[in-house]
Amino acid sequence: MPSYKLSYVDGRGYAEVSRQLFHLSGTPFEDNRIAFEDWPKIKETTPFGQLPVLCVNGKELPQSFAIARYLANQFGFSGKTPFESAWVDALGDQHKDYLNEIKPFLMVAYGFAEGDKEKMMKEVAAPAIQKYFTILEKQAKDNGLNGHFVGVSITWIDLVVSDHMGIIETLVPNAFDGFPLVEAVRQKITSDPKLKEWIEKRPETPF
Ligand SMILES: N[C@@H](CCC(=O)N[C@@H](CS)C(=O)NCC(=O)O)C(=O)O
Repeated sequence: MPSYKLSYVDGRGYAEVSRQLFHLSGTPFEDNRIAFEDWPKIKETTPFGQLPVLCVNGKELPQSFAIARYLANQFGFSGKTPFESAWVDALGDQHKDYLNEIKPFLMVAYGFAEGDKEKMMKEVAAPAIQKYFTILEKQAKDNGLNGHFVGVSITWIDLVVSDHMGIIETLVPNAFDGFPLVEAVRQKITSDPKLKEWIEKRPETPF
């Protein structure tokens, strides 16, 4: 088995889905959480100057979705056919478009930027959530109401959406009212015994 080291800060953020893929597949890995004060020394040594970075047998891979996709391919969480995998990728790309839209709100909500949080919630977060979750709600329905966005078993996009909901609901009251099918996917995913075990024991972090 290859040796895996996943480096990120001490948060869920861009690394949590990959951690979940390790836990779901029962694959040992080093969960390397870098302290904020150590980051400036390490930044220049990383491939793209950012975290997360996955190290596989000493070889580095940057970019969270490339890492998640690579692990999902290795462990069987990327879709059962090329077309399913392409749909998982399409939803992943849509998720990144949505993150770009909601990011100004997140920066203010977490105190990384100045701004009126309530105003940003109404004018930035709410429309971004409405647009993206409407797409997801339709996708959950079109996929047959089976608790997954693609196919009949867990794929990495189920994890991306479920973890993201857990973060947003701490910032936006009733964020997912009106999206019961997306909520049903989250309920199914987070009740998976291996994932449940990890969620219960993982370090507590705000995001
Ligand atoms: N597109 C990248 C974004 C990663 C990213 O923004 N990482 C942040 C931490 S959450 C980072 O490395 N920030 C430090 C820096 O840019 O110096 C990904 O998906 O991996």
